[in-house]
Amino acid sequence: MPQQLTDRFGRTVNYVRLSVTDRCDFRCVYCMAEDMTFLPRQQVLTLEEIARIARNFVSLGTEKIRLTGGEPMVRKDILELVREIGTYGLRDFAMTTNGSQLTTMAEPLRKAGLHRLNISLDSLDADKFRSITRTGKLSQVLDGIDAAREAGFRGIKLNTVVMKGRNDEEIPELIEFARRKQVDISFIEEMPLGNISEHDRGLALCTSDEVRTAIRDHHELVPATEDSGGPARYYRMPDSPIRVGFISPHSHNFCATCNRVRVTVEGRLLLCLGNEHSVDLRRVLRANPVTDDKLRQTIINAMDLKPERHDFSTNGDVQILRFMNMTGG
Ligand SMILES: Nc1nc2c(ncn2[C@@H]2O[C@H](COP(=O)(O)OP(=O)(O)OP(=O)(O)O)[C@@H](O)[C@H]2O)c(=O)[nH]1
Ligand SMILES: C[S@@+](CC[C@H](N)C(=O)[O-])C[C@H]1O[C@@H](n2cnc3c(N)ncnc32)[C@H](O)[C@@H]1O
Ligand code: SF4
Ligand code: SF4
Repeated sequence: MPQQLTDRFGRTVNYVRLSVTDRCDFRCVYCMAEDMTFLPRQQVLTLEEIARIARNFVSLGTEKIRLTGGEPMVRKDILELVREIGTYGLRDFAMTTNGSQLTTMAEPLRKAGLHRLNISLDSLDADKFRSITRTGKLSQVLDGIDAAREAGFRGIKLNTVVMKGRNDEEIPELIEFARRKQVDISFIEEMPLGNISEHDRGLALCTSDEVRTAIRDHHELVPATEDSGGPARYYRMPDSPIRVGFISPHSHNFCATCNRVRVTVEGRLLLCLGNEHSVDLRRVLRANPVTDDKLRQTIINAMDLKPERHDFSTNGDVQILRFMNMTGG
């Protein structure tokens, strides 16, 4: 039987999210502060180091890899990395992106072997989009979504973080947009990561149940039967092939079926998004001599540190000081 990673709670870990950069061309209010300090180059994993980590995870049963960041496309060697990981025979190879560079990058990414794209889109109003992303240009992202559709990805999903008073009124319109473009869409409950003030974050958490209520009068949704293998609970529309997902770490926590770990761009193997339990893979990678056996054994041992669930709270206390761009969501 091929090797598998399993944690203390009997969960199989076969999904790895690799953050390939902490940098980004946007400064979304729920993800970053206005002024951010990014990591110096020597602390960032090289392409070879990221690929080596990915390869060893695959030999330990990983079937799905997602590249994220920061914005993965601000990394200059991203296509080379995609091309390399694309040869590992993954069942699912995806990227989460803000879409700002897709007009030029969608086709090369698809040709390099990427299967699926998740594209963040919080508003269809150019001014609101700008105020949420601080630096983003809506038209660029909309063109990017079209370019991704033309490039022929196996799947495209939009991600919307819902914030009361900021974009919650646009929910039905965002679904209509997804339907027109024939792409899935997920609504995400905001998670309290990073030292972001309530003022910067905008307004309070909008729960998935509140989002469902906002949709009810506009669109009919029926629960989808298939298992997504991800955090979203999906619904289908009777008159459209698209799926509408809800990612609800607060109100419908999905930790019991957690199948994933993350590697930050500094090479920190993070066992849970909503906790600090981690192991330094970069130290192992940069030791002399480094062996794949040592790296794999470090990964296997790390599974014992995976916590049962996240430690997020909704009372405004920020417990996780690491910003979301370090983790990749
Ligand atoms: N709490 C928590 N949130 C997660 C987890 N995985 C993804 N998310 C959140 O879900 C949102 C969307 O994440 P994506 O990067 O699009 O990935 P995904 O939804 O797992 O992707 P699919 O492969 O399409 O299911 C982001 O805000 C993530 O932070 C997780 O394990 N725990
Ligand atoms: C950190 S971003 C990295 C990839 C890319 N830059 C993007 O925005 O898609 C990954 C996902 O995390 C989501 N995200 C960021 N901060 C979040 C927060 N505080 N709560 C919930 N989701 C968040 C983003 O909306 C995005 O869909
Ligand atoms: S959510 Fe993505 S696009 Fe927005 S600041 Fe964070 S990393 Fe950048
Ligand atoms: S919050 Fe942690 S335990 Fe829960 S699903 Fe996410 S990574 Fe897994």
